[in-house]
Amino acid sequence: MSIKSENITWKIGTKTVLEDISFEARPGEMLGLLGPNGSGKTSLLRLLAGLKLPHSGRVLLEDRDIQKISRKTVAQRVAFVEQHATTNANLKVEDVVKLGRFPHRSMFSGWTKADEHAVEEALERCGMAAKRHERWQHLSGGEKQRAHIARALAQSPRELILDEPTNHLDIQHQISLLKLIAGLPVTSIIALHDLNHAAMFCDRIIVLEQGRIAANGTPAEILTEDLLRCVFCVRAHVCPSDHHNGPHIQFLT
Ligand SMILES: Nc1ncnc2c1ncn2[C@@H]1O[C@H](COP(=O)(O)OP(=O)(O)OP(=O)(O)O)[C@@H](O)[C@H]1O
Repeated sequence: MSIKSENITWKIGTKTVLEDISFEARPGEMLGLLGPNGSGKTSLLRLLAGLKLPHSGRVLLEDRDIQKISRKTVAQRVAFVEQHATTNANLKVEDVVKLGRFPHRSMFSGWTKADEHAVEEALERCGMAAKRHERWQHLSGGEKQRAHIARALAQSPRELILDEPTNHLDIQHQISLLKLIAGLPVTSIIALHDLNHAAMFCDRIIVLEQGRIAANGTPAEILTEDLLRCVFCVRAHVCPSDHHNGPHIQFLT
């Protein structure tokens, strides 16, 4: 087990946003989190990253309650890229990516070769090496998104949590990002809206509906015509893909 959600319930005021959520992300797998708008994906990811406290239940990181682990230790292994991540200061791209090394440094340690290597690799992997000296404010939305993901990779995480990371990206960068994440030796939990992308890249999928888990399984088990109709309110034809192991969804009018 890598990250586990154990009977999590989370409320805002009297509204129950997440109810009795239990699942586990296995080491090394890419776990897709799907669900209609407002179903609770972002809320769940923030709880998994330890940024919010559940009203009941708990998040376990390798069998330990995340709330009982120091923030620094959590930050050394869990990286979270939020949906609307921003960087206010007018930093250069490489300075933003270097921030990912912060949890690994102490007051006394200088900038090490390991830090340099992690930053270089992250910039390369996200296709941002050529933009390393650009000012943050001068980047396009998609480039900012890739720089944030590079910062998360520079953190050398074992668990990578991403909230709709393909927003703002053109199709080439959407595919290359998902391919990159699928190939990383990390456990990833990734909220996505594109169901065909989830089918192509995710090892398993969890579907949220009104704050509850509606389905949990492999893409082929989960992405059925019935589920698409009942949870997403769309008609679709689903068949095995000729090009990958998952299903292919064709939406019908
Ligand atoms: N700070 C808040 N105050 C009030 N309601 C909130 C707050 N944050 C989330 N909610 C509500 O909780 C529910 C779940 O929101 P959440 O953002 O987790 O959904 P989501 O599945 O990520 O949605 P989307 O696909 O639109 O990004 C929604 O009904 C939302 O209105």
